Amino acid sequence: MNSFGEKLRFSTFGESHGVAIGCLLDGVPAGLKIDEEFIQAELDRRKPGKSEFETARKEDDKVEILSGVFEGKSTGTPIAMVIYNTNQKSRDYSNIKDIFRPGHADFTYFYKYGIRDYRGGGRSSARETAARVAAGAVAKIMLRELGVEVLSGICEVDGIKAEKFDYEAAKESIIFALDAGKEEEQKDAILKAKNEHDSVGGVSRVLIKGAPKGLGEPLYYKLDAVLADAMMGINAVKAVEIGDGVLSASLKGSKNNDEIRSSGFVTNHSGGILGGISNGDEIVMNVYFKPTPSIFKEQKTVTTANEEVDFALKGRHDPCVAIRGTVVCEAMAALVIADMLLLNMGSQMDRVAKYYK
Ligand SMILES: Cc1cc2nc3c(=O)[nH]c(=O)nc-3n(C[C@H](O)[C@H](O)[C@H](O)COP(=O)(O)O)c2cc1C
Ligand SMILES: C=C(O[C@@H]1CC(C(=O)O)=C[C@@H](OP(=O)(O)O)[C@H]1O)C(=O)O
Repeated sequence: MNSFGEKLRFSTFGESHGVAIGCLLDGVPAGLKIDEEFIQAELDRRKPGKSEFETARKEDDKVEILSGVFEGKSTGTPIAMVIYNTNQKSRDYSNIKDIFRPGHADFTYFYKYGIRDYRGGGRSSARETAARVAAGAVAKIMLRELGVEVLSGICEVDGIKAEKFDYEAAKESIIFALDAGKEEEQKDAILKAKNEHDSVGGVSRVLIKGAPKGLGEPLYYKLDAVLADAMMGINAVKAVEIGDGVLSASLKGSKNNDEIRSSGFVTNHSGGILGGISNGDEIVMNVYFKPTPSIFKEQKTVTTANEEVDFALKGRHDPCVAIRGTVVCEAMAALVIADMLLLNMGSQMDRVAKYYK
């Protein structure tokens, strides 16, 4: 399967160490004003090499729109976008040409395809997620017209949890803009792991504001199932919680139920979804990222010939992938919600907009 979505279908192409990466987004209604600066700004939030908390690989991630937009508006035809790689030649992969990095996809890609692309992570590298962010930015533009907003921020790093969460601040600086009290501890944990040639995991909290009631199919295209699929499809994501998620299994029904008043739900343990359908409340998810697999400590592994070796990796790697991964979560969530809106309401922007008046 090479595309995602029912009405708003998208797929991506390219490799981290090839010429370019990009996406093809089909199903965008005609007449949508495409704000190219916004698409670039979204890519800038995710691009690598901005700080000591990220990989040292420097890429500008300048996006070029190849089709589907005329005089600033979508034409209703497929939107193709390309981002050229400029810093793809990593010498540091030469020493792992025939070696599988523990925790990365080298092992499984080799046994599935029988090919070891020695240039680097290739298609399994999260560089591909830049193309998702470009597609997600168009979805966000569509959602903006309909009063829906997708926000996120990092709520946990290396087990250190933020106690309060400020999405508006997180918009400006997705990293640690959540809890002044915990911010320094979280930053220190990343830098400490980095100095020790190790890595840490983290959790992104995603908020979807303004989604109407009724999104999601009751049985086989449930909103929570599709969101979970979209999040789990992001590199290094190992779990997704909707609303209270795991915690709800240990709550009594009387604590877990969201009581209903004429003005709406009193609480939001459900995370805005009941029976696979949005209930009009905020949609809330926690997305759990594992620690970066590529670390510089000595590790045990095998070669493509299954010989045991000890090796220490070099290269340019994120010490905590959740930091940039949170932008990818937003993009994927925006694509799902935009798809669900189109699925429920038809394909023309004006019809979609009128429905919610
Ligand atoms: C934004 C982002 C950046 C990432 N950066 C790196 C990295 O620098 N080095 C690395 O080994 N893995 C990185 N990863 C994770 C790997 O791509 C991922 O772990 C790998 O493809 C194996 O897939 P899995 O962890 O989903 O099983 C990153 C993930 C994301 C979302
Ligand atoms: C280049 C990016 O991130 C990369 C994601 C990644 C991985 O294994 O996922 C490995 C590293 O790079 P490379 O592919 O050169 O080994 C990161 O720098 C990017 O996000 O644009």
